[in-house]
Amino acid sequence: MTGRLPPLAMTMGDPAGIGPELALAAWRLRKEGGPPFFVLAAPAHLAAIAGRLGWDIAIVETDPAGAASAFERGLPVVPLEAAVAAEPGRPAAGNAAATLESIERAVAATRAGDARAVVTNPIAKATLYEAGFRFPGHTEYLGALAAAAWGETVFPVMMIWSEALAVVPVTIHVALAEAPKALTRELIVATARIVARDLKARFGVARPRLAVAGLNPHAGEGGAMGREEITIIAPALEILRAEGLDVAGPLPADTMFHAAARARYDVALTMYHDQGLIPAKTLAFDEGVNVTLGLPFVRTSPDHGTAFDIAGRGVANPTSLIAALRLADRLTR
Ligand SMILES: NC(=O)C1=CN([C@@H]2O[C@H](COP(=O)(O)OP(=O)(O)OC[C@H]3O[C@@H](n4cnc5c(N)ncnc54)[C@H](O)[C@@H]3O)[C@@H](O)[C@H]2O)C=CC1
Ligand SMILES: NCC(=O)COP(=O)(O)O
Repeated sequence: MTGRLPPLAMTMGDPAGIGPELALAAWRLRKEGGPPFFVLAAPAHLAAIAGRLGWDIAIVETDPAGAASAFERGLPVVPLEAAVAAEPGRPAAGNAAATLESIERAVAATRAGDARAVVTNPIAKATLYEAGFRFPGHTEYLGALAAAAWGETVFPVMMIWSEALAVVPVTIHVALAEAPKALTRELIVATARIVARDLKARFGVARPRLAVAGLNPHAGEGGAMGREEITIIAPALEILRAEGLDVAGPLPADTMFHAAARARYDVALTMYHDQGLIPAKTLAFDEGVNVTLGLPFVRTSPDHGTAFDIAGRGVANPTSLIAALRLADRLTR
């Protein structure tokens, strides 16, 4: 079945991070059932990383159309036009053009039908900002690329998914002090609609159960510890319930992630990034997958970042990247 489907398009991520060695490691572990993929990267850079680690891996330069047949011979690499000059653990803004080209071409390959889905390796946001990148992260950038390529309005939603827990941060890459200001009834409603739609359409959950966190301690304690639950979150949930969605909340965030609580919902919507990502990464750091909902294509990613502190040593755990490949495979069948 897999042989007849296009491969997955994997991005390079920050070339000074662990992305390149994880791509090599995922290929080495391909016999464990991972789907075929190609990497949009600099072949010489991947060959240098493989050599440094003493991994005997053929780097096969190819175009996306030739990647599936090349996969058994070696790691298929679609060369980038922008130059890459990277030393593991030393991020440089000079590699931003190649990092972004890799993402853009992965989306283009998916749009063209040469790839089934996009699997991204981690980028260092601060390094890209230094080079002038104006999107907070992949999630927002992929939304913009998709809107341009597909010619439709796109509302990208971040979900960190594992068998243990799925969480969606309603506000994403904003400073903690800005999150309450960014939180609106409309944002919660729009996010929940996308989550319910994609859990049904892509994950096959017939009637998704959404649990929505409050913002404040004890979900505001009736207004004594904050009023956003009363003025913003509860009214949003009323709108969603009137549309027939199964929505619980606003729930005190500190008691909604223990095992018995998790059994009562399919996904937790949290009001800010760390409210959801801390439990998600604590429960399943190695298996967690970052999935962007709301796109016209499937995008997955490991849940971790560039890990510059261990890059180039061959000790980075590829499990989350492999989980991202497997989930992209599952969601595109
Ligand atoms: N999807 C993406 O592109 C993401 C990118 N980032 C970026 O990554 C950069 C570094 O972020 P940090 O907060 O330091 O998080 P990080 O996930 O890169 O590292 C946190 C800790 O976990 C360890 N770690 C991470 N992945 C590992 C793996 N596969 N195997 C073994 N150990 C691993 C690291 O060595 C480090 O000690 C930031 O610039 C951030 O923007 C962070 C999260 C996601
Ligand atoms: N903490 C998750 C994260 O920052 C990933 O963001 P993105 O680059 O996938 O948008």
